[in-house]
This record gives sequence, structure tokens and C-alpha cells, in this order.
Amino acid sequence: MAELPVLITREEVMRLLRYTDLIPKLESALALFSKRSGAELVQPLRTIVPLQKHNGFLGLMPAYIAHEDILAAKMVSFYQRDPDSVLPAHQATVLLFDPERGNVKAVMDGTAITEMRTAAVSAISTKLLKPCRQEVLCILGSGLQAVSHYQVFTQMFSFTQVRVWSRRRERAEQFARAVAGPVTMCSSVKEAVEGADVIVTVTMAKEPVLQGEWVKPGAHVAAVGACRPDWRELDDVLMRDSVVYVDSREGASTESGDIILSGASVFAELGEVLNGTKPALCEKTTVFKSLGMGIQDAVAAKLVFDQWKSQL
Ligand SMILES: NC(=O)C1=CN([C@@H]2O[C@H](COP(=O)(O)OP(=O)(O)OC[C@H]3O[C@@H](n4cnc5c(N)ncnc54)[C@H](O)[C@@H]3O)[C@@H](O)[C@H]2O)C=CC1
Ligand SMILES: O=C(O)C1=NCCCC1
Repeated sequence: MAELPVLITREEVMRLLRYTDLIPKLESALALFSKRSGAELVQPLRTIVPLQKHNGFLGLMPAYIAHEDILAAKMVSFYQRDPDSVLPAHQATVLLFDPERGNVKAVMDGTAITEMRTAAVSAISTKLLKPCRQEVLCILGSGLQAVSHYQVFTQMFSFTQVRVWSRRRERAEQFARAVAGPVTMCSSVKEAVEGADVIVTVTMAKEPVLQGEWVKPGAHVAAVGACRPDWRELDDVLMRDSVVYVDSREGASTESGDIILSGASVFAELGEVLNGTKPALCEKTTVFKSLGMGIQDAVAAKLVFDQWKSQL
């Protein structure tokens, strides 16, 4: 009889997972993914169950990395909530399996994993596609992803100013209180974006919030929201005038409204840049369109579990 799975809470995940451990593991997984090495890494396209009646979705995200013996599956629900709703937009659970026996070793909070691994991958995109200057960071949106992006970006880079824009000023103020560091609050997207070197879009928007005409040539945009084929965060001008990088070509061409509806072509996956098979065009305006991948959750869950075991 297999042992019962351990239960790892959000607080424990946040205590155990460190960006310094996570980033190299994510880079290796992205690089391996882009080699398309068959049975070595298996990550089917995310299955999405629409919950039309409740304005939400359930995503199922399994992944297997053979040489590291990591088998995991995340289930994530996400909803377009009314702005006054107190319910969370995303909730997630990760199951970590023993790939040899097939039993579940751990059931852990996937919400903190989602926040941290997504922000870490955006930071990797910025490290790879480094704009000439890295002085002004602009964050559009002020929710949980905004906070995790602030944390990892200020840890990894030396921005002299971090600007935030949110639809509601009180949410931007809440964000500023939640992060440990200075923030400049902006009253319009245009004001937040103009002159910024790196722009992170982490909104729940369905229509473009970021217009290409406001973006400084040579800037880098990490576009994290708009993860449905009919949702947008970026306008056609930005998509047309930028070099577009993605986490997964299959994911992007199936789920990204910004790519599908603008007709923009994908230049490379981050993994291809990491493997040296595609260049990082740092002097151009670059967009990294992030959709999220099961392998990202899987490597994060393994790190959490190994840390948890080492502290027994
Ligand atoms: N690429 C990836 O791997 C992942 C992407 N996401 C996406 O990132 C985005 C942010 O997620 P969270 O921070 O967890 O959500 P959240 O609910 O905590 O924050 C959402 C933010 O978007 C703003 N917002 C909502 N509707 C808007 C609109 N129409 N225009 C402008 N702003 C709007 C809200 O005011 C809030 O600041 C979502 O789109 C989410 O689906 C989330 C997890 C992983
Ligand atoms: O990768 C994820 O996790 C998510 N991606 C898109 C939106 C929901 C969560």
C-alpha cells in the first residue's frame, strides 16, 4: 500500500519555494521542451473546460519530465469576476506523483506556484531579451501576479522606478502596500507606459489595454494575461511592430487572442533562445506572450516537495 499523500499549504509553498532555485529549473525545462525530445518530456496541450454559467474555466495541466522523474498535474480554475467580488480569480491545486508506482506523493497549493513560476518565466524572458536600458519597470494590473512580478523583477534587476497602473486607484494603493518597496502610481496606461523599458501586463482584460504607439522602441513587454483565444491585452500595432516570443508555440497558437486575432507570427520560444537555436533580438521591441505550461508547475512542485522532505 502506498503512503498517503502529504498536504502542502499555500503558506508552506511560499516558505519553501525560492526564485533562486526555481529559475534555473524553469530554464532547463523550457530548453528541454523546445527540443521536442519525445518521451523525455510530455506535456499535452492544456485541456480547458468552460464553465459558461459561471463565467469561468477549469484548466487541466499534466506534465512528465522523464530524466528528473517528475510527474505532476495542475488543476486551475479561473473566473472573470465582477470588480467588487471578494472571490479569488484563480485557484489551483498541484498533484505530484511517483511516476514509477503511480501514486500521489503530495497534494499542494497551486496558486502560489502559479504566481511564482509565471513571474519567474517573465523574468527569464527579460533576462534573455534584455532591453538596452533597464531603468523603468511598468506593471499594468495590481492583482496577485502583479505582486509576484514586482517581487522577482526587483530581486533580479536594478530598476530605478517601478510604475503601476490599475483600473481603480484603491487597488493600486493596495498593491503598493503589499510590496516592500517604492511604487509610482499612474492614473492612465499611457502615463505608466511611456518611456518604460520593461512592461508587464497582468490584467484580466478581454480587450487591449496596451497600445503599441505608447511603447518605447526597444522596450520588452511580458504579456501574461489574455489567456483565451478571444481575449486581448495588446493591440494590433504592438503585435505587428514587435518580435514575438512565446513559452510554447502550440499553446500560443491555440490560446492567445493577442497572437491569433492580430495574425502576428511567433519568432521563437524562450526555450529556443536558451538552446541557442534562435537569437534574442534585444535591440528590437519584443513581446513575450506567456500562457503558462504544466512543466513549469511540475518543476516548481518537485522543488517544494524536496524542500519539504529535507526539513523533516
Ligand atoms: N500566463 C500565465 O502563465 C498565467 C496567466 N495568468 C493571467 O494573468 C492575469 C492576472 O492574474 P492575477 O493577478 O492572478 O489576477 P487578479 O484577479 O489577482 O488580478 C487581475 C488584475 O486585472 C485587473 N483587471 C480586471 N479586468 C480588467 C480590465 N478589463 N482591464 C484592465 N484591468 C483589468 C484587476 O483590476 C486586477 O488588477 C490574468 O489574466 C490571468 O488569467 C494567471 C496565471 C498564469
Ligand atoms: O498557466 C496557468 O496556470 C494559467 N494560465 C492562464 C490562465 C489561468 C492559469
